[in-house]
Amino acid sequence: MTGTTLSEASTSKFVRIQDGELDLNIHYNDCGEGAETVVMLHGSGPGASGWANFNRNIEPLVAAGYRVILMDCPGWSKSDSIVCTGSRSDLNARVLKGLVDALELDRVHILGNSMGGHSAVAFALANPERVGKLVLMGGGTGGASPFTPMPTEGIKLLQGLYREPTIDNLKKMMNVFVFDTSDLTEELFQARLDNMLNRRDHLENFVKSLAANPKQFPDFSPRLAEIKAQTLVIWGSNDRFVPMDTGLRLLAGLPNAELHVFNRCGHWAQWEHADKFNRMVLDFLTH
Ligand SMILES: O=C(O)/C=C/C(=O)/C=C/C=C(\O)C(=O)O
Repeated sequence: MTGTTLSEASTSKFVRIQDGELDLNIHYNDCGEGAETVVMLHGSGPGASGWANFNRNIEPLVAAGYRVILMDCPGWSKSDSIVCTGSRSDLNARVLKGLVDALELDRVHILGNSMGGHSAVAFALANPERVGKLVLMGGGTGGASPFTPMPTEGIKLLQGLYREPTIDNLKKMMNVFVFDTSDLTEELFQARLDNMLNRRDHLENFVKSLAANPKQFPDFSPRLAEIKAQTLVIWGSNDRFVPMDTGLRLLAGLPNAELHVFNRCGHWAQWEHADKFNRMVLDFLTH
């Protein structure tokens, strides 16, 4: 695939994951070729997917010689839907384990956005020998903030959008995703709305999951010291979804972590500051 233009359709694949009670058809995009693989895990917003979250980050990593796998978590995009009554971070981690086993990947680097960061940490705790380096962006653990009332305004808007999936509610949520809203085009809103409305089962199951267990993302703080992987934590100082002090908590708990904070940046650092984000990630993975 290297040397050709990557598209969602040309990289789209499915795998059946069976693990205990799980039997799920999981969608992923498989981009590029390389001895080292970076798995990217998306966030939990309605209509999110690996491709939607990371479309500004795939090509530079593929061009640098990495294989990039975008896994759509159960309940998002073209993956099967599910009601999650326990820890969604651990559910995603178990599904990721099934995927890396199916692809016969001994060890992967994981780049997680928000829920994807929580899930990357859950995976690293359960499968330390399968993890190379971690990049945690706007996520890595649930848990309360000592400074910001929770749920945050962003999470309230996200949950409101799941309950009432309208274009107005989508715009309200996306306007607090980012610091600078001038890049949010009607085309982007429409694509995200289409993603959401294509899978009303995902929207309904997310609402049912929250009703069954409002704390879908457990607090991993007491266990962070177990993770020895080198970790790059990245945050936006204007993140209105997962507050920046969560990044400080990760820095304090993870023995081999460093933290970069982008100023004038919301919850989508990988998109708002894509060029610098990509350079930092490549430098971190290489050295
Ligand atoms: O509640 C949490 O801790 C996690 C929230 C998210 O995962 C929100 C993510 C939103 C996105 O980045 C998205 O693209 O939907």
